[in-house]
Parts: sequence; structure tokens; C-alpha cells
Amino acid sequence: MKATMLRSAGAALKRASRSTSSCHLGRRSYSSESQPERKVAILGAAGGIGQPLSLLMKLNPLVSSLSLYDIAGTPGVAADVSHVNTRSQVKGFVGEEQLGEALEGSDVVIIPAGVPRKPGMTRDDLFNINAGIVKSLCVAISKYCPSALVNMISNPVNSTVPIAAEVFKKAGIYDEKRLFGVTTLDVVRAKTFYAGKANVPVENVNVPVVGGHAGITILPLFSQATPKANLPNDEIKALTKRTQDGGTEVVEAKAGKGSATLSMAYAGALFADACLKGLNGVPDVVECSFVQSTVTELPFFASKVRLGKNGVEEVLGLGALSDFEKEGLESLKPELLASIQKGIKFANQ
Ligand SMILES: NC(=O)c1ccc[n+]([C@@H]2O[C@H](COP(=O)([O-])OP(=O)(O)OC[C@H]3O[C@@H](n4cnc5c(N)ncnc54)[C@H](O)[C@@H]3O)[C@@H](O)[C@H]2O)c1
Ligand SMILES: O=C(O)C[C@H](O)C(=O)O
Repeated sequence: MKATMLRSAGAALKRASRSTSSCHLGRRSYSSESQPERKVAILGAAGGIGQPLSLLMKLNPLVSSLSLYDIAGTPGVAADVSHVNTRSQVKGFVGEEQLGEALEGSDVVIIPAGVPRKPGMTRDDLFNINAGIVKSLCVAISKYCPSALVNMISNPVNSTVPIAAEVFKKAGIYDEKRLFGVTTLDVVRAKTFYAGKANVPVENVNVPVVGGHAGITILPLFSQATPKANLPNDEIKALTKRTQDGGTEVVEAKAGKGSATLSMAYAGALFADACLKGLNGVPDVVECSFVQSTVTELPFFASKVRLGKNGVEEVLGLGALSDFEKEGLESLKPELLASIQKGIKFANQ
């Protein structure tokens, strides 16, 4: 009975990971024996996101070594997760003196380290604490695993990604193909909310989300959503607003106990899986991500990105936008640019 339940849960996870890419994920199945060795490090692994993300990455057969780092609590998390009978070897690292070893040899580094919002706060209110945390972690990445793909989850993503870029430039190791702001949760939310309104099976839904990762800088492109549903304008507006406020919806519901952790762990695991597939040469892996970009005049922008053996293989354009989306795009630019510049300035102080 239990075995049957576990098997069907595993199958459901596999189905979800195939269907939640914004576009098309490689559909071949792999056995762990034929997979290359891949080390994934999670920085902030003992936190609200870090713990479930550690579990989800332990379930990923593409991972051979899982390195769990935090300033406290990682020995327990690592011991716990390590008992799960899947391919990867798990090690916990705690405190700055163990950060180098945690990072060494990593192919993908996922960063959910830093403080989350409380009700009434914006993501930018986290800048003062999280900017310093991200900066110091990126200095260590420059030193110990300069060619890793970096998946930045820590907020404000619109600023922490530019901070990371500047740190890497200073260290002489910056490669724009290897730095990603994780905006997958916006895509996950847009798909869920759209499926509910359009009354279509959520596993078939695709919606690109572009721009950035805060309030109006989150721009879901429901005009490109599939399956087509011809929703009226007022419903598209409401869906857009709900996607933009999705993080705040969770922050308020948690009433002071943090922000999205479980849905974020799921989204972070999906994005890291896409990065690993790209590294392993799986074709046509496309996800939305906040990356260095020339899609607009802004130096960083989230859009669909094709992932490959070196990280970003191609930053894809926006496609045709509705008038409502064109307006949204113009309105988000000043705020997004200010957040990017704030990050760049901080990193160069
Ligand atoms: N990109 C997104 O879509 C998205 C979604 C949800 C949350 N977030 C952000 O993710 C971050 C983490 O959220 P959470 O709910 O897991 O917070 P949390 O407080 O539960 O966990 C954060 C963890 O980071 C650790 N940490 C702090 N300083 C560190 C350092 N120097 N090195 C390593 N670890 C360190 C803490 O010890 C803690 O375990 C927040 O900034 C939050 O806003 C982003
Ligand atoms: O909203 C937050 O502060 C966390 C995260 O960015 C989210 O979108 O859930």
C-alpha cells in the first residue's frame, strides 16, 4: 500500500517537472548510471526554502553530490536528508570556515540565503541585510567554484543578481551565461492562477513571465498563454495583479512567519533541474530567468532563456505583446532600472 502511494507520488513529481517548464523541457528519461557526476551546493540550506529544496535536490537523479551550507543548522539537515535512498552523497557544512569546501567543484550553486519579508515590507526592504550576505557568498564562489552556474533566489533578486555580476567582474571571473535570477516561482504562480481561471488542466499550461521579480516588475504574458482561453480583459488584469502580488499573498497569510518557502523550493528545484539538464546536453531546455540581457534597454531582464552546456545558450525575445502588456513593460522599466543600479552601486562601494 505504502509502496504504491510512494510510486504514484514519484510519478506525479516527474510529470510536474516535465510540464512546468515555461516552454519545452527535454523529455528523455535517464538512469543515474548514465549521468555525469554533478555537484550542487545550496547556500542557506537550513532555512525555510533551503530545507525543502535540499530534499527536492536529493530526489533529483542528476545530482551526484549535494553540499548543504548555512551559518547554522546544516549538520542536522544534512544528516536527515542523507538517509533518503537516492543517488547523491550529502554533506553538511557550517560556518564561513567550511564555505570553501562546500563550494569546491560545484556545477550549480543555489542561493536562498538571507532574510525573508514580513507583512508590510517590500522586497527592497531586505536589501540592507541581504546585499551583504549575497556579496560575501559571491566572493567565495569567485574563489572556489568560478565556473559554477549560480541560481540566485535571495531577494531583492532585481538587485542581488547585479550585485553578484559586479562581484564576479571584480574577481575577473564574470560570465553572463552563468548567472541567473530565479523567477520560476512567478511562472509557477502564473500557470496555477491561469489554469484556475481558464478551467484547463494545469499540467498543460505554459505562461512566460518577463521583467523582474518584485511587484509591477513581474510581467506575466497571458496573451501568450497556452492553451488559449480568450479570457476577457478584466480577468487578464486580475490574473496579472494576482501574479505580481503572489509573494505578498503568502507573506500576509504567514502573518510574520516568513514568505513562500515550499512553493519556492519547488520552483527552485525545477530551475536547478533545468540548469543540470542544460549542462548535460539535453536539447531545448527553456525557462524564464532574470539574466544579463539585450532584450530591452535594461542591462538585466527576465525572459525565456535557452539553457545549454555553458549555461545561457540564448536569451529569447519577448514575442508579440498585447497593448496591456506593452503598457506594463514601459511602466516596470524605471523601477527595475533603479533596483539594478542600486545593486551595482552597492557592490562597487
Ligand atoms: N526568488 C524568489 O522567487 C524567492 C521566493 C521566496 C523567497 N525568496 C527569498 O529567499 C530568501 C530566503 O528565504 P527563506 O524563507 O528561506 O528565509 P529563512 O530565514 O527561513 O532562511 C534563510 C537562511 O539563510 C541563512 N543565512 C543567513 N546568512 C547566511 C550566510 N551568510 N550564508 C549562508 N546562509 C545564510 C540563515 O541561517 C537561514 O537558514 C529571502 O531573501 C526571500 O526573500 C525568494
Ligand atoms: O514575496 C517574497 O518576499 C518572497 C518571494 O519573492 C515570492 O515571490 O514569494
